[in-house]
Amino acid sequence: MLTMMSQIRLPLYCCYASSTSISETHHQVFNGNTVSRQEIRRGLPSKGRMSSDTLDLLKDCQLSVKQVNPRQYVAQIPQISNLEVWFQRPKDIVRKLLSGDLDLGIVGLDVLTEFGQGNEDLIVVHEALEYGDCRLSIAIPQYGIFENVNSLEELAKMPQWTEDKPLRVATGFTYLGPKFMKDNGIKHVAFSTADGALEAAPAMGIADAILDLVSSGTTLKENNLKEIESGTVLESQAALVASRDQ
Ligand SMILES: Nc1ncnc2c1ncn2[C@@H]1O[C@H](COP(=O)(O)OP(=O)(O)OP(=O)(O)O)[C@@H](O)[C@H]1O
Ligand SMILES: O=P(O)(O)OC[C@H]1O[C@H](OP(=O)(O)OP(=O)(O)O)[C@H](O)[C@@H]1O
Repeated sequence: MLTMMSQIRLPLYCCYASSTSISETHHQVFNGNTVSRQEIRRGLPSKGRMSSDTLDLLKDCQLSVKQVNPRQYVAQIPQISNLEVWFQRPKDIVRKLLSGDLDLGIVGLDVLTEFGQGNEDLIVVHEALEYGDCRLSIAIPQYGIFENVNSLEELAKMPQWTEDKPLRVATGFTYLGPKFMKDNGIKHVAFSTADGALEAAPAMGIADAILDLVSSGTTLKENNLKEIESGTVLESQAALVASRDQ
């Protein structure tokens, strides 16, 4: 299980982050050797949906990130000495927290759970930063053999799925998808993966179902897909995560 410190509320986090200097030694492993550094490294999403909301949150905390230009991936927060900001893709923030190359990061709980895989070296300092809300859900077509299927149980009980012809699920969540099916005792499932626009997979005949992020539900609706009862794997929003000092 990831360690949670949910009792820490946002204003406290802002106060902590506003301290003017941080001077502990941090360690990372490089080529088998432990390397020490004095700076605290914070990873922020370099692009995508979370990026501007993350900068807005820091600005609300009176912490303005000084980035010379958008293609430069390192920045400073002038109010805090010894702090480096590194812009990275969310999944890479989690990987670098695990390796100790970052000390703090802001990512969605979905990415944290998928790539952190329950590692205890990841400490959730604040799990509800109140943006980036979405859920990871199974969705199936509204039509055809799925017309009267409205729950995970009904989906699992469909006679169509056999060892030779399993339920085909397209997802980018290749750790959480199989885990969820296994935890729910659902057999005869085969996963395929793609990087985006997964909602097209059932209509293209590539998959029977998808497991993807849903927020407003518009993308599912526009592609004639529906969520099902007990088909939500997790609820997500932006979280502040720390790497356990190694
Ligand atoms: N529809 C959505 N509504 C709200 N938040 C979302 C939505 N889709 C994704 N998110 C959140 O934003 C995060 C980043 O999503 P985004 O699609 O921008 O990723 P990305 O930076 O393009 O990542 P990738 O490396 O997969 O390309 C997700 O991990 C999730 O926490
Ligand atoms: O419920 P909604 O508000 O419609 O949002 C859901 C969509 O948002 C995300 O995709 P994104 O826009 O990041 O594009 P992608 O499919 O190319 O990753 C997600 O993967 C869904 O496709």
